[in-house]
Amino acid sequence: MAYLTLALAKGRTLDSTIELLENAGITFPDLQEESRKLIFYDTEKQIKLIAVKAIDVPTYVEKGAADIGVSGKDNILEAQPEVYEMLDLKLGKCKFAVAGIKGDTLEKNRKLTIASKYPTVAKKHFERKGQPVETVKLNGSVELAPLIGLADFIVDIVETGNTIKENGLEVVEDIEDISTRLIVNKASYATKSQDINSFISKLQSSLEGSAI
Ligand SMILES: Nc1ncnc2c1ncn2[C@@H]1O[C@H](COP(=O)(O)OP(=O)(O)OP(=O)(O)O)[C@@H](O)[C@H]1O
Ligand SMILES: O=P(O)(O)OC[C@H]1O[C@H](OP(=O)(O)OP(=O)(O)O)[C@H](O)[C@@H]1O
Repeated sequence: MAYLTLALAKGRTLDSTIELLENAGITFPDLQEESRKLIFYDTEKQIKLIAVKAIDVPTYVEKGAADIGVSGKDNILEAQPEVYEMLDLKLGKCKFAVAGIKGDTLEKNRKLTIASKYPTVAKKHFERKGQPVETVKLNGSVELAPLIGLADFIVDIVETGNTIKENGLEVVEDIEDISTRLIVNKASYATKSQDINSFISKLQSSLEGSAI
């Protein structure tokens, strides 16, 4: 069996994903959070782990640089990659929402400006409601935008709600729930389906085990 390459983000979902893999009998002995290494191996199970930025997981899997990836649904919805979404790992739970300054309402009679790290998600959400919008792409601290007049509202991830609350914002509508998903390169699934299916069933058992 050739090595399967797994793309994993070294961010907030790393620990819980590693725990899921370990419960599935997949371990990367030298993977420590503080390590600057980017490639790790489970030589027994013949899996190579590449440590990437969360936002890039869909790219690595779509381009075939990784056979499998663990990615937040947010980054999948934004990138719209040509991949198979095989499993909901039920980690990193949060939601996409529209938020604005407390008391502001989503006016219909003018073109709103929406700031987001996810402009494609934002555009699609408002287009579905028949309300095209202008978007401003930001890469973080998105909550600032309505406070300084850069945008009317934001589309962003909400987990606990603390960030919007501490900045005088409030959710005006939910968009959709987000969690971490297992995605697979389409060509890899055709050529390595036995190994990939074996990997997926190990994860499924690990998930069912954690559900108990
Ligand atoms: N509060 C949150 N903020 C951002 N992502 C969250 C949050 N809660 C859960 N997630 C999930 O965790 C995934 C990984 O987030 P992570 O923080 O590792 O990277 P990021 O915030 O997307 O980018 P960066 O590396 O710039 O921090 C996200 O894609 C999302 O699915
Ligand atoms: O509902 P909460 O629990 O407050 O979490 C939501 C916040 O977390 C994320 O920010 P992140 O920490 O990734 O920093 P960023 O703003 O630089 O993306 C997201 O962009 C929100 O700002």
